[in-house]
Amino acid sequence: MGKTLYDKVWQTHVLAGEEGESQLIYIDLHMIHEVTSPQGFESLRTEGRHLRAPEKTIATVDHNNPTVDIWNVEDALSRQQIATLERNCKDFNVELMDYGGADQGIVHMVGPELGATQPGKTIVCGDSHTATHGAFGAIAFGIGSSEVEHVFATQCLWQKKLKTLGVKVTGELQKGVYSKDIILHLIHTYGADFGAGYAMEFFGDTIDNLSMEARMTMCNMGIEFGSKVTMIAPDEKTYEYLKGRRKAPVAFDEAVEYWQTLYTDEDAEYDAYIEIDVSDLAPYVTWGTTPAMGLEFGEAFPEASDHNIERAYEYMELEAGQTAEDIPLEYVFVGSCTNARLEDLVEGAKYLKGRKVADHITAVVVPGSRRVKLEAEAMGLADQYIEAGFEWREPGCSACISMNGDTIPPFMHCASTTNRNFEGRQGPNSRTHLCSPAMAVLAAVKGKFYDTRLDDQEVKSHEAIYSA
Ligand SMILES: CC(C)[C@H](C(=O)O)[C@@H](O)C(=O)O
Ligand code: SF4
Repeated sequence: MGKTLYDKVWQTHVLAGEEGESQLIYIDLHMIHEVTSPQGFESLRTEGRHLRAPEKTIATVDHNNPTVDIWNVEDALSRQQIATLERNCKDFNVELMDYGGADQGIVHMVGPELGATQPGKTIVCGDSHTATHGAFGAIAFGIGSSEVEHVFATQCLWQKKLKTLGVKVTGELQKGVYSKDIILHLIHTYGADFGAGYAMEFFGDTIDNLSMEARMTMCNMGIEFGSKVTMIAPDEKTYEYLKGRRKAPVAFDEAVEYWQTLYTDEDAEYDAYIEIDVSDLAPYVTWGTTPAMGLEFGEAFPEASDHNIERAYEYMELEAGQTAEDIPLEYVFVGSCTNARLEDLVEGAKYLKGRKVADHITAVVVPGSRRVKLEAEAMGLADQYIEAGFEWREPGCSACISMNGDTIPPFMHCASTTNRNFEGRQGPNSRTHLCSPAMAVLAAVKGKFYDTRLDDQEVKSHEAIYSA
């Protein structure tokens, strides 16, 4: 019987142990940030140990840095975590992306941008959204602090092989519908735990047609579907993306030859399998307090049939029967490792069309990395956002997690391009509505959620009138 992509990558990394039990696997890349690495470093220090493979470890500050003035870190704990990472990287010989430098950004942006994220690798990070890197055909997953220490000391990890879940996605997306909508749709349809215990693989013509950025958005949210590992087989787009990047393989053509073997064989079988057609998929907006509490645009919010829904309505101050258009938006946040890549900002800007942010809306763009920020500035994108009335910030996790001074004010409804809408996620009593960057930007200029598909049609018919 053939092998799945996950089987193939797993197999080449097993050092010890029997299948069905915990196995020791080799880790090719360990990404670290300031929040979950201090404990591991401290233990090494106490035990007088070194890092087993400092050259396979890369570090960046992302969660704690402010985005208005990165040099003015007001919060004492944030200052301490940043300083601690700097000291640890120095002491243990780990490459830290310069604070404020071109390579700094959210950890899940930095790996791909450097070309350190590669097909066939095993990649870990003390961060739950590590499967983002799986978009390149890597086995990438989040680990806990004690595991961070284990990888520091040994460059290996004991893990039980997961079952596999194949997710075939077919059909052409309508204009105004994005990969964010696909993943929100999957989570809504099958539930936030559906992927638990599985390594999930996305494939199908829709996935083939997605850019690397759009694929990363889907893998990023795999964990919100329950899957610790999410993968997409590498293809020409993957190689093209990686070519020429600083940490891409020197013998690039040879690497590509190997990468070309990384796909699920025709006769391989997944332990579980689902198939969706997205041709008629509408854009998504979440109304509740889990990523599963979302709906296609225009659909009425459900009856409060259980305690969770009741509680969500109470927290969000919304009710059954309303639609996304009824949400009293006051804030728009474009940012995070889910949707703050260059393509996201380009796509969002298409909806600005010379319009202004509505008077009652505060709108902020936080690029996911400094590279994205610089590129967007060079392209004139930043000016478009600023002229429309958006704030244009320094890169970082920002209000995705609100550990850094950036919060959504209490009780405000925020259209957010992030991945989590839990109670208080973006600040105490903040109300998060997950959506695509296009949806968020359009909401900013319209003053409320508006169907991204219709906006295009409106403009098209407008153009038709004037060109007639
Ligand atoms: C702070 C960090 C450990 C956390 C994670 O694990 O994902 C954060 O990045 C998040 O998105 O909630
Ligand atoms: S941007 Fe948000 S989801 Fe991504 S790593 Fe930072 S806090 Fe976590």
